[in-house]
Formats: sequence, C-alpha cells, structure tokens
Amino acid sequence: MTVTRGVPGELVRVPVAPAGDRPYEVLVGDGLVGRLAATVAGRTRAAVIHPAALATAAAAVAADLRAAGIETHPIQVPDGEAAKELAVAGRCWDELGRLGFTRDDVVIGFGGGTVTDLAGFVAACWLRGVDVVQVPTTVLAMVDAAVGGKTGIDTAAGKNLVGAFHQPLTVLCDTALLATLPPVEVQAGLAEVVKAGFIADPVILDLLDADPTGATDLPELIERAIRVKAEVVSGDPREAGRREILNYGHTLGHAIEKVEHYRWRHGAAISVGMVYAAELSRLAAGLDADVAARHRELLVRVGLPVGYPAQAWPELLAAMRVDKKSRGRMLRFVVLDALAAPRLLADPDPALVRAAFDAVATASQTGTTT
Ligand SMILES: NC(=O)c1ccc[n+]([C@@H]2O[C@H](COP(=O)([O-])OP(=O)(O)OC[C@H]3O[C@@H](n4cnc5c(N)ncnc54)[C@H](O)[C@@H]3O)[C@@H](O)[C@H]2O)c1
Ligand SMILES: O=C(O)C(=O)C[C@@H](O)[C@H](O)[C@H](O)COP(=O)(O)O
Ligand SMILES: [Zn+2]
Repeated sequence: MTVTRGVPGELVRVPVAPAGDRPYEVLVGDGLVGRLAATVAGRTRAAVIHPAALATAAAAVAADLRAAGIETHPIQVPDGEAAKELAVAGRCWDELGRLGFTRDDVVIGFGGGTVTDLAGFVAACWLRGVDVVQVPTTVLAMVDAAVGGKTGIDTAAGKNLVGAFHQPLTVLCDTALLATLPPVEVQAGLAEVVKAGFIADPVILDLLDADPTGATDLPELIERAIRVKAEVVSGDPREAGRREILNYGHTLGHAIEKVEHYRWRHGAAISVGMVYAAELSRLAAGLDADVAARHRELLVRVGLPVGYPAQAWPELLAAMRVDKKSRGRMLRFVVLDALAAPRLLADPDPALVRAAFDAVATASQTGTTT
C-alpha cells in the first residue's frame, strides 16, 4: 500500500517520556529510513535484524550504514511469529558474540512486530542492555509493537511469556516501507488501531467508519494510534497499572494465537478478542449495547474476523489462565465502562466469562485466518 502524507515531506514527531527512563521520539514520515545513519552516527557496529521477506531492503539499509562508516551486519530471521523463538534469539546472540558487539554498538529492528519484539529482547539481554533503534515496517509495528519498550519471545506455554522492558533509542516509521505490505497485513495492523480507538481516541473509529481500509486516512490513523500508545506508555512504562489497557482484546486474542499455533495473525486474533471483551464489558461492566455492537460492525468492515469455533472454549480458557494479567487463579480482563473508558475487571463471574464467548462462538470446526 502506498501511503502519501497530507503534506509531502511532512515529519511527525511523537514524544515518549517513560517515567524513570530515557525519553525518545517516534518519527513518522515518508523516506525516513534515510535518517538511520545519522541516528546511529558514531557507533562502531550495527546489527540489522530483519525478516526473510525484507532481505533486499535490509541490504540497502546496511549499505547506507556502511557508507556512513558503521560496520554493519544484517541478521536474517524467519518471517512471522517463528522469529519469536528462543533458538532464534540464541542465534542472534551468537552472532553478536562473533562480531564482538560492545555496549556502545547498536541493534536495529527492521521488520514487523515479530522482529521488533525479538530485536528489542536481543538488545535488552545482550551485555544486560545495548541500544535498539526500531524501524517498523508494518502498520501494526508502527502503531504498537515498536513503541513502548515491551520486548519478548514466546514459549511452549504461550505468547510473550519471556521478555523485558527495554525502551528504544528512537523509532523511525518510514511510511514508504508500507508500499510492499500486503493488504491483509494492513488489515491486521488496523486491529490495533481499532483498539486505540475504543480505549482512548474515538475519532479513530469515526475515521475508520468512513474509510475502513485506511485508503485515504492511513497516515492520520497511524499517527493517532501512536499518540495513544505514547501517552499510555509514558505514564506507566512497566505496566504497573494503566498500561494494561493496551491489552484490550488480548486475553482471548493471545489464547487464540496459542491454540492456532500462531497461524493466525496477531491482529486477526485480537479482533475476535475485542468482540469478546466488548461483550464481557456489556455483561459485567454495563457497557452500552450499541458500543459493544459497534466493535463487531467496524471490525467486519475493516475485513477482520469476529468469530471462533465454539468447541475450542476449554482450550482457550486454559490458555487465558497463563495471561500476564492473571494473578494466582484469578483471571483479569480489560473491559470498557463506556467508549474510551477502559478499566481492569478482576475475577469476573465465571458464568459471564463463558457467556461472553457466545458473542464470537461459531459452529464451524476450524478458525479462519485472515
Ligand atoms: N511489543 C508490543 O508492544 C507489541 C504490540 C503489538 C503486537 N506485538 C507483536 O507483534 C507481532 C505481530 O507483528 P506484525 O503484525 O507486524 O507481524 P509480522 O512481524 O509477522 O509481519 C507480518 C508479515 O509481513 C512481512 N513484512 C513485514 N514488513 C513488510 C513489508 N514492509 N513489506 C512486505 N512484507 C513485510 C513479515 O516478514 C511477515 O511475514 C506479534 O508477535 C505481536 O505479539 C507486540
Ligand atoms: O504495549 C502494551 O502494553 C500492549 O499490551 C500492546 C499489545 O498490543 C501487544 O500485543 C503486547 O505485546 C501484549 O503484551 P503482553 O504483555 O500481553 O504480552
Ligand atoms: Zn497487540
């Protein structure tokens, strides 16, 4: 998808000021990857962690950095969730060791959210923390994954169960890089944009009502969602409280990803998860029925799934119990009291937790990926 900003050459700067940590900026604009060399000027070495799909683009980035005198090493990792495995992180650390990576060298995460999660985690652990610059290349990574310093990998028990908070030095969102992104990946990214709309910025929902594919409004949608994330993360960088609202739709969504062995896109899974969370909000927190219904209507118009096979419930419930928001045997969910009024709901009535699933349960035997 080609994204043209309203004003050609316009550069958007969104500040992130994580309490107790170094402030940084998320830059959004067309052709921004050209600024990478200046961003990491003075470093001796850079490792560009990238997915197979972006090998050519990563080679071009590496050539730019080398031309600026930085010894640069691309590290290719698998496409998709397969990048977020311990063995892949281990291979990256082996490579950094082979290169003699020191504390003032820099890791660059160049890819979608799977790669920025992995690269951030690799950087967080190497020598107990080296700088990472995130260059997200999907809508999802621009609006969410690359911003805020949540890094991590998956384990057999579930999504993102091993990780670290490690804020990036800067985030460069070059919208020109979205030109090669398949439409289905744009839709997946819009799921997190919808999330930002329901938890904090309803203007996003109005924009998407009028333009559900983001054909004309994608730049504004990206910027608005980044602003929501930046504001939340700045106030609570380590998820001591309010940051949990960014997990809206993720309790069931992560469970679906696990049960599907990560064949579903993250955005598709949290789309179903948001319809579920909206229904739980209606049943347990008194959310207006129209606001709950708006979730399904909008997500369908965006082209995202809103259903999951009914028979999977026991497996999904078991997976939800290892969600990071759980405490002991207590399930905790992000719910909405009203539009843009999210809160934590602890230990809801198990009958309501099950009843809310009726809103997404389908008779089909298998989930449909999008
Ligand atoms: N850390 C966080 O705060 C956070 C937030 C949201 C999501 N996430 C994580 O992000 C991940 C999902 O990220 P995603 O949706 O970006 O998926 P992804 O990283 O798997 O990218 C999707 C696919 O598009 C390819 N791709 C990436 N950029 C491309 C481009 N410009 N052109 C063509 N192909 C391209 C990738 O190789 C991959 O095959 C999940 O693991 C999720 O848990 C993390
Ligand atoms: O940044 C956050 O905080 C989020 O929860 C954003 C989510 O969109 C993202 O998927 C995140 O990786 C989920 O985190 P987890 O702690 O539930 O693994
Ligand atoms: Zn997410």
